[in-house]
Amino acid sequence: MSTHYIAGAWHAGQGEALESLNPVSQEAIWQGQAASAAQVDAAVEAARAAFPAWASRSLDERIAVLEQFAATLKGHADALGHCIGEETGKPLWETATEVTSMVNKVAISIQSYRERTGEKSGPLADATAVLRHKPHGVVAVFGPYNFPGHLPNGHIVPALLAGNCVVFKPSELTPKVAELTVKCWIEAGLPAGVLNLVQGARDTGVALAAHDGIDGLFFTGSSRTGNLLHNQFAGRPDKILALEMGGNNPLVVDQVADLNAAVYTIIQSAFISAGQRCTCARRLLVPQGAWGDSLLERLVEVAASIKVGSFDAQPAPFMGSVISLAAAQHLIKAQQHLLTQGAKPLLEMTQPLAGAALLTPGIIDVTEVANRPDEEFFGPLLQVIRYADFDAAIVEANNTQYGLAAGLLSDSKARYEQFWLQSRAGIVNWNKQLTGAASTAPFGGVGASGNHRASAYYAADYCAYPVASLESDSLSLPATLTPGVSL
Ligand SMILES: NC(=O)C1=CN([C@@H]2O[C@H](COP(=O)(O)OP(=O)(O)OC[C@H]3O[C@@H](n4cnc5c(N)ncnc54)[C@H](O)[C@@H]3O)[C@@H](O)[C@H]2O)C=CC1
Ligand SMILES: O=C(O)CCC(=O)N[C@@H](CCC(=O)O)C(=O)O
Repeated sequence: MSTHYIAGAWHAGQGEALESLNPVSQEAIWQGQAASAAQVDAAVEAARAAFPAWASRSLDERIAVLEQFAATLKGHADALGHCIGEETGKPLWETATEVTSMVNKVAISIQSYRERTGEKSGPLADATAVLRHKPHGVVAVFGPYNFPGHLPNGHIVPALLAGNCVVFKPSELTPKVAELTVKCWIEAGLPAGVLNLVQGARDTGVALAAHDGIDGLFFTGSSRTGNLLHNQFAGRPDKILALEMGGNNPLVVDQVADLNAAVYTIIQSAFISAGQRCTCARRLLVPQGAWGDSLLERLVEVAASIKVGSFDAQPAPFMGSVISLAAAQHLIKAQQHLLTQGAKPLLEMTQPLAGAALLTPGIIDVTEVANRPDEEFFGPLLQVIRYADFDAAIVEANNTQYGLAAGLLSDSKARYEQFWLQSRAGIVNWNKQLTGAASTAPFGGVGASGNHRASAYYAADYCAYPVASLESDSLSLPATLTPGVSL
């Protein structure tokens, strides 16, 4: 099967066998072979060869191709939404929003490119100072499985717009979505070699990341892999590395008037996408005492009624499956481990259908667990921590190596101001769910969540480098020569 798109043609893989499964039915929905190291070489070479022509096209010409891509995506929205659903397990109502985000990314990236990397000039005494931007060259894009369309697209669109050529290695768990996306680019008229697709797992990733022919790597994925890449890029200041990684995100609940609104916001924060968003609330900080008890009681009641099902089930579920049986089993094990360490099950996460990667929402109280692991459990498992006072809640919220998202539900503006000032995260929300960040804002974390190269609206910044020029259309002597020089 021809599954790699290199230099404008589809090729069969020469590496190990690869397949992706519907996580609920376990049916194979895509099969192929990974790209070999030689095919990764060919993809980088193709991108290198295409770069001069693509970079020298005018911005308007590149924009025209991108806008055609957005139109093509719209035309294939149903097929793409279906493909995301069957490959990731996400319900169709949610995959439709992912496709919309992909379409919208084009206009937002154009606006951001103009604003953040546009051209500026100002007069000097005898010259003009001009600021322009240039693309890096060939960049590798690594995608995660949780948003297999939208998140790689968030690197690819601004990278191409700036004039880079791309080698895209999607998650090995979502090759079909990547293939369909690349087909949309081809249909939109992207020239051969400008975007190349190499499918594969770790070995393909290692070969691409270590390739001397790339000028940069844009990564969205786990902190573990991001750290490996950061070590690998140490001592290579010539290559740009943008890392968007996970979090162990706190959501602090203060005593609020509208208990149901708090419960709804917690559910949207913790369980949307079956907990597989990097912005999901992992730790829920709840005040000790009767009000906190009643919040948890209501939360458990509502969470227990959440509909979980296959991506295309009717009526639509709120939560689909997690990405794979292995992921489901890892999450169940993590919950068991916390329970053996003294966590109390408020609502135990279960696997309702043997052999399917469906999980029900889990809520466990880990207040009494000594040495709580500061780990991201990427699924529908919410850990509750009870706090004595607001200062203690903020200390607990910051008690993590990560720093992606932090939220506060509170009727007090003064408390939000304190929370905003003292919390350490790239996203800090007040009375809003932690998930669903806007593409019109920068998106990135501090600590172990990123390397200070925010994506989304600020992706333009890592897709091009600034060139400052002093320019004059004729060469002339200055009115006054410097001392010690005579002509
Ligand atoms: N901050 C952000 O913007 C986001 C972060 N994430 C994070 O992504 C994770 C889930 O995605 P996953 O696909 O599991 O991440 P992952 O780290 O397992 O994989 C990401 C990509 O890296 C590749 N890869 C894996 N090992 C590699 C190696 N040694 N060398 C080179 N490439 C390698 C994979 O094949 C894949 O293409 C979660 O931790 C989540 O928090 C997900 C979405 C957004
Ligand atoms: O990248 C963007 O355009 C905006 C950021 C975004 O879409 N964030 C989503 C995805 C979170 C994840 O990556 O898992 C969100 O905050 O829900």
